[in-house]
Amino acid sequence: MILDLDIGNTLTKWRLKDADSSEIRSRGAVWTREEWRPGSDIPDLDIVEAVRISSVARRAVLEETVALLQRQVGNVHVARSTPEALGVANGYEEPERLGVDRWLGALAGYQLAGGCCAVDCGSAITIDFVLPGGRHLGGYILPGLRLMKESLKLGTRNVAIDPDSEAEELLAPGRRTVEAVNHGIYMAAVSAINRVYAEVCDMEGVALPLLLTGGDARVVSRGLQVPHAVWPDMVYGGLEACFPLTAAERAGRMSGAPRVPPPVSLEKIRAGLAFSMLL
Ligand SMILES: Nc1ncnc2c1ncn2[C@@H]1O[C@H](COP(=O)(O)OP(=O)(O)OP(=O)(O)O)[C@@H](O)[C@H]1O
Ligand SMILES: CC(C)(CO)[C@@H](O)C(=O)NCCC(=O)O
Ligand SMILES: [K+]
Repeated sequence: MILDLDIGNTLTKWRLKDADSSEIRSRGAVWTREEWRPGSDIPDLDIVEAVRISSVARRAVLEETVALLQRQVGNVHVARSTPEALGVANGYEEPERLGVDRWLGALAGYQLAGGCCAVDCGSAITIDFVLPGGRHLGGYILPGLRLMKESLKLGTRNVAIDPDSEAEELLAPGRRTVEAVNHGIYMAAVSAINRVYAEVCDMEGVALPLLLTGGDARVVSRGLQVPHAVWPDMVYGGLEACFPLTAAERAGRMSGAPRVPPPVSLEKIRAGLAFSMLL
């Protein structure tokens, strides 16, 4: 089995992938911490032959995790943001400072769709751009839905946005505090993504495929007007592309990669942008 770890600031996601069949056997999420208990927090390491890690947590967390895993599994791969990988040129002035989850998402998106706009709706919402040809432009970081909510001290922090709500509902004016807050932050996230996507496509003169991942991807997806695909395993896809271990991975296939709908034309994107500026 291959253990893939996506260590975030708050949550650590893991999945077990069968090295022979390339099937995902199980997955889970636990709070990020310095000490893991294999067998309860993460799977029993006896069945694991290789580990791949993306981590944006504090350095100590990664060091402890790698030390623990290396004692029991020889084969541990830790992803890093680099100036160049898999045909993509990192757009950061200091490439190693780009969050590795963003870098892996951008690599996976590029591998799947050529140029892309890769959006991660997690604790933070990150929006990254890669042009056809592989130039990563950099991106945007804004607070995620939960963080936005927690920063408002209105006694509403424990009432989360129902991930099954319809977008029309979430975009309507709220008539109670909790509704006003939930609809406000939803509007903030969705309109920022719509606007940034249109602005950058306009600026660069190219309509890019749009990909979404992260804990809030599904609900955010419902509010986006432009064609896009949700890919829950996008960061894992970057790990597969950087450290291919199975036959399918070596052939360039990433687990759970969605069918990417063709983007609308640049003319339509520009018309939408011009319209929103008139308002
Ligand atoms: N059990 C949960 N705990 C916390 N957030 C959750 C949970 N389930 C869904 N979410 C939603 O997912 C979002 C976090 O998404 P995700 O798990 O992708 O975070 P992340 O960006 O990987 O976190 P990290 O900061 O740990 O990297 C939150 O805004 C929240 O609305
Ligand atoms: C923005 C987050 C927290 C999103 O997980 C992560 O990618 C990160 O810590 N990045 C480092 C800062 C940067 O990407 O510029
Ligand atoms: K993340």
